[in-house]
Amino acid sequence: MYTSTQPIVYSFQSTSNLSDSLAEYILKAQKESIDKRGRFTIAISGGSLPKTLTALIKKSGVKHIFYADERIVPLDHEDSNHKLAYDTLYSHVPIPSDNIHTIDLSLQNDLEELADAYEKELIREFAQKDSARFPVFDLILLGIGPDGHTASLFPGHELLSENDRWVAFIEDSPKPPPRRVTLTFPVINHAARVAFVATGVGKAQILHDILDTPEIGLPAARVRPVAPGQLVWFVDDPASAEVKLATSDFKL
Ligand SMILES: O=C1O[C@H](COP(=O)(O)O)[C@@H](O)[C@H](O)[C@H]1O
Repeated sequence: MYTSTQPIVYSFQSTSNLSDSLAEYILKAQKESIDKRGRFTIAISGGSLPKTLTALIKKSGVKHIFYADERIVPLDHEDSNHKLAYDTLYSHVPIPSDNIHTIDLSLQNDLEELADAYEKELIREFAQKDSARFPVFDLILLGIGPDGHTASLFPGHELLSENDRWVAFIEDSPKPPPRRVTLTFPVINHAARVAFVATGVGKAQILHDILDTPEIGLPAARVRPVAPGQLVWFVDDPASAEVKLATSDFKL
């Protein structure tokens, strides 16, 4: 069983304040990782999250980007998490394309093979430096859906109990598109830092359920990094309106 880490919740008046502080947080994590081991490896989500990364455009580029989850659609399709990140971030900052680790869509007819190939990509990034059972991302950025899902880990789905694979596939996602790949909980929970981002009043009720009643076991509430991993929430005031758990002032 994992040692749980209590989340730190930062709530901001505006999404632009949130975005600026998130950029500072990411760049500090990047500096610390590069100082320590010469590399920074991050996984990002899709949905509304990439829009909150725009403050990074003014700063230096981030390195080695994987996806916390990806939808099985062409990389230039409106539903692609890669396209969302490309449009909002990569098209504005110099990031070498070799550092952006997309899924291999030539394998899209066999999702098991596609997930295996993405897992091998992770093994290439992590295994030489780290013989641990699971990779240790320097930072994983997650969003939440109004049903409490995170990455492509949905409430009540069998993938919630996947304890072995690093990357899993799903062909019956309740949220379209149905075919996806996702990092699994053991990978997410071994990250050095996990930061959730949630904005807007539409996330208020589910944020309350996740943070104030984690025992319900919604997917996002199962994210509890193994010590000394850090769990941080970047939310705006409309999203945190129903949350009883104390929020903190943002500081690096
Ligand atoms: O389908 C997905 O949904 C979640 C949440 O998306 P949001 O638009 O409500 O922020 C997202 O984090 C995940 O990456 C995505 O594939």
